[in-house]
Amino acid sequence: TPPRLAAPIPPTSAPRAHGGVARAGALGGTRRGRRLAMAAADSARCRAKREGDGDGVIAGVAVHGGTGAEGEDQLSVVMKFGGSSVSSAARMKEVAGLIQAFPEERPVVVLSAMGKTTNLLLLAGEKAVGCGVTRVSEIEEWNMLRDLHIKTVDELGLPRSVIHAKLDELEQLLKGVAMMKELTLRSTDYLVSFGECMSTRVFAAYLNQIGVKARQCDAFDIGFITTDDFGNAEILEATYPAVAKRLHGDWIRDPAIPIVTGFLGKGWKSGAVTTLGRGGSDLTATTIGKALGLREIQVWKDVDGVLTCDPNIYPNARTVPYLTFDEAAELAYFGAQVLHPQSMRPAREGDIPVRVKNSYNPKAPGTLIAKGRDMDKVVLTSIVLKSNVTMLDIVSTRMLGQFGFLAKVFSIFEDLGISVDCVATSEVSISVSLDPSKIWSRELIQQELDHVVEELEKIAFVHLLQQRAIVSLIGNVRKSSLILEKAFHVLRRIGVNVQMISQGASKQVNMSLIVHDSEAKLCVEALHQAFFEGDGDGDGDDRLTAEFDEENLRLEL
Ligand SMILES: Nc1ncnc2c1ncn2[C@@H]1O[C@H](COP(=O)(O)OP(=O)(O)O)[C@@H](O)[C@H]1O
Ligand SMILES: N[C@@H](CC(=O)OP(=O)(O)O)C(=O)O
Repeated sequence: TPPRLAAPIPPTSAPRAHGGVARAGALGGTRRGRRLAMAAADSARCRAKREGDGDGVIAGVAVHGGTGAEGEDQLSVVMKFGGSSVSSAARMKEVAGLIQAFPEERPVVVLSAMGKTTNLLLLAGEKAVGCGVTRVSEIEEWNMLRDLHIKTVDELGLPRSVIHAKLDELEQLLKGVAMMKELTLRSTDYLVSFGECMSTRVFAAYLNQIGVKARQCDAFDIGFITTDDFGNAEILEATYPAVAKRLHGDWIRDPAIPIVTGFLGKGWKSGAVTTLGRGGSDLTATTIGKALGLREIQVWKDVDGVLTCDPNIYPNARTVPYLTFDEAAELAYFGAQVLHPQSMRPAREGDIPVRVKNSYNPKAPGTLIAKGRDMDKVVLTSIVLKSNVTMLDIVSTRMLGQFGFLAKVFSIFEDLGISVDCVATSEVSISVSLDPSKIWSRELIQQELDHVVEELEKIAFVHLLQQRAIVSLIGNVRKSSLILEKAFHVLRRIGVNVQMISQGASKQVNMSLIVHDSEAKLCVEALHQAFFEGDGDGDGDDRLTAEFDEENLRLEL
């Protein structure tokens, strides 16, 4: 029997029909635009109708197992498969099986590069800079990724011509880098784009071979328009109508499953290939979901959904069944690798539910991310750890009673293009944590830090504290005292001193505790046990979403 995707759906008050109408407005005033707008509005009406049908829908969220009321001329869901889901021929066959298991779906498929291809491309590029043209063919990472793609094509029974042109082009590019002895951000983006360009070509060819009509699409050719910030480009508004027009138009003209490259776009000024930041295929998926007003966005990973913490840090992590867009965004922003930090924005704006699923375990219900959920019993949702964080303590007595001091400090960060994560202030000092993880070169990080300290020292005393970690507690704002009380009880028990605290005042809560890197893993383990594993004695008395009540806490303390 095919795996069932539908999970129990949480109550939500989100009305769904108006989202489609708003999207329809965004599709523009041309005749074709109006037709697309009407199609989007129809789709919204279908969704509204399904909400009353009861099958797979509870209180306003459409899910699999619906009536299939959308017209045949509509693409219906996005299915995004990450690198781990398409890391080999066997995995690609499994993914093709998943697509075939839902013949009623008309998915847009988004793929990442196979396995660790992006990392291999980055390393190959770095080595090419220093190795000389004649030695490019000896670069280990280049050989690894070439062999992986050829082996995959062979094992899928495809002709090698599917991949040859791209591999040749890639080798030429590496030789070009070796000749120039430099790799700019722009050429790095072009280099890493080969990963997604190859995986989608291989997979589309395989689907066609097994009789599932598919069409390979390069995101930079179908309307993904971005800023020219190579390595971390932002998707521009014009992308939505352009992508909707292209994908919908192609589908109407000649229905075939689009297999779209994740992670990539086209810089609006340069016209060059850009990338959306590491893990950016999630963002590609949600952008397509919003552009077409689809019913659901599925992101298929190698874990059973969003978990209560990173399973690599603490293997007892549990699946979080439901999340709001805000919780998911906060979690991603504070370092949970499972979702791209920007990816929730289009889903939230389009009000399209996102389902995080495991391609290795499709029967697991996964995590459903939607606009609202019943927060009454929720205390803590997830613990996120961000390591290798730098803290700056900026002290100045001139701050006392002064205005404009904070502005001066932050304008220095702005001028140097440095992003600040957490902030805490007292009368005479500001503590901030900086996130260097988006910058790929280590040398640059140190240079940048030196520079920012130098600038800040012109107006204050500065202490640079490195090897710190942010432990973020994502949970229910209305239970913040309970969360803090319990968290500090745990941290005191294990003898950890918190060096800085920062708490947001938004709908959801993110309490960030800064500790020394060397203690961070221990903190996550102890906090996880206390919040998610019952009474903390590890006896398996698990309460999935840490739905403790105050009474319970009192007993424990
Ligand atoms: N809170 C979390 N929940 C789930 N996975 C997490 C979490 N934090 C970190 N991870 C890691 O994220 C990985 C999945 O994200 P990613 O590697 O980007 O997937 P993909 O490449 O399949 O898109 C998991 O294998 C897991 O190791
Ligand atoms: N391949 C890119 C983009 C991406 O989204 O990958 P994944 O889905 O495997 O995290 C990366 O490694 O960053």
